Amino acid sequence: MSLKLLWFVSSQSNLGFLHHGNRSLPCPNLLFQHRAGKGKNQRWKPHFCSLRTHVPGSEGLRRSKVKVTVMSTMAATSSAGEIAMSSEEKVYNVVLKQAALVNKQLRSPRGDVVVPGDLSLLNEAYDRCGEICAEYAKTFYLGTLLMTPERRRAIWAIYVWCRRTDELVDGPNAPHITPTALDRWEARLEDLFNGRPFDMLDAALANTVNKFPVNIQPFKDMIEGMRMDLRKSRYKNFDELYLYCYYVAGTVGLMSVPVMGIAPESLASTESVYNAALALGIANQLTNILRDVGEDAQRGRIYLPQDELAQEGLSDEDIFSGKVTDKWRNFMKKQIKRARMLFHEAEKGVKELNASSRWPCLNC
Ligand SMILES: CC(C)=CCC/C(C)=C/CC/C(C)=C/CC/C(C)=C/[C@@H]1[C@@H](COP(=O)(O)OP(=O)(O)O)[C@]1(C)CC/C=C(\C)CC/C=C(\C)CCC=C(C)C
Repeated sequence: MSLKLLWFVSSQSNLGFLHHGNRSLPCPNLLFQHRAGKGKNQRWKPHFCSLRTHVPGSEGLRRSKVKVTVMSTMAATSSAGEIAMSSEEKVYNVVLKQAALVNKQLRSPRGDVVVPGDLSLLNEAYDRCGEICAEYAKTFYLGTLLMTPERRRAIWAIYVWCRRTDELVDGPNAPHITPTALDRWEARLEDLFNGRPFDMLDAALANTVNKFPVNIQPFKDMIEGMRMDLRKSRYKNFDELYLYCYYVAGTVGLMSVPVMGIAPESLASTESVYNAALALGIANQLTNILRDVGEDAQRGRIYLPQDELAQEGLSDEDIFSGKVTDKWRNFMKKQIKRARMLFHEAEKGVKELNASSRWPCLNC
């Protein structure tokens, strides 16, 4: 995996940029254990736990009892004694559900593929997805050529849906996008999952989700991430940022694994592979955030955890000024360590994938 996290901090005006890479550290939050403030009714508890979790539906397929390391360092307990889940725990629950679903569908596969319209139209739709993919992400596209034709087409269809979703809030029409428009996009997503695609690109994805055990949840969650982007421009702490990163990028990993497939010889649990996929998405998004600090600031957005900025004595004004100071360097070093740690987590999962699917991940 060419995951080198080199960072160059210019001594001039810009805040620096980086490439991603691998270096292992114990866990993202171990680096950042402080929470901004304790709510009146909340008690924060250290939560470095390892759970043994039974995943329903996974019996007899892969190891069903898996050791789950909850990456969150803290869980909140309200005065009523209810445990408030951290974002990492919430997301991990999605991972467990996904993994159980994949295992269930592997045991009882869906019926024959329903081809919407005629076959040549469907082929055309997939080809168009490939073209779009090649246009937006050349290296990644070349990597997909190493996959089996069926898998490659499916990944293209997923890529195109993700790209279109991202364009809604990041593309030329972004200023006109409202929560209602996102609701309509979500309704359209549900339609395609129910075999009623709106256009040819949706038809390719409809065919993909029929062939592979892909669940709608990560797709819906990505749209939720776009909603979050519309209403939020600051993240109080890493917990909030983690959820955002899951929505917009961790979801990509969860969508892709059912298509890429786990190697038949792999002894890893399905959950651990999904966890690695999640880590790759989140690591990529954190890297993008660190790379784009200046660009985001120009749009009035700061995706960095506010409590961690404050701990280094940095304010929004420092970010907007774009000056590289020792405080900034210290802050960035910690953020980079966290991203590296997640890349390291992801790396472990790549070798568990079907052999032909490994290379494209290295180009992510
Ligand atoms: C086989 C394979 C590699 C599949 C993934 C392909 C895929 C479906 C990509 C979709 C990417 C996309 C368009 C997402 C929309 C939201 C978005 C823009 C997220 C950011 C991507 C960075 O893209 P880029 O820098 O080009 O974006 P901008 O120019 O800044 O708009 C993200 C950072 C998310 C990317 C997420 C991944 C690369 C995660 C991929 C994880 C896997 C494929 C799982 C691998 C499995 C294991 C076990 C490790």
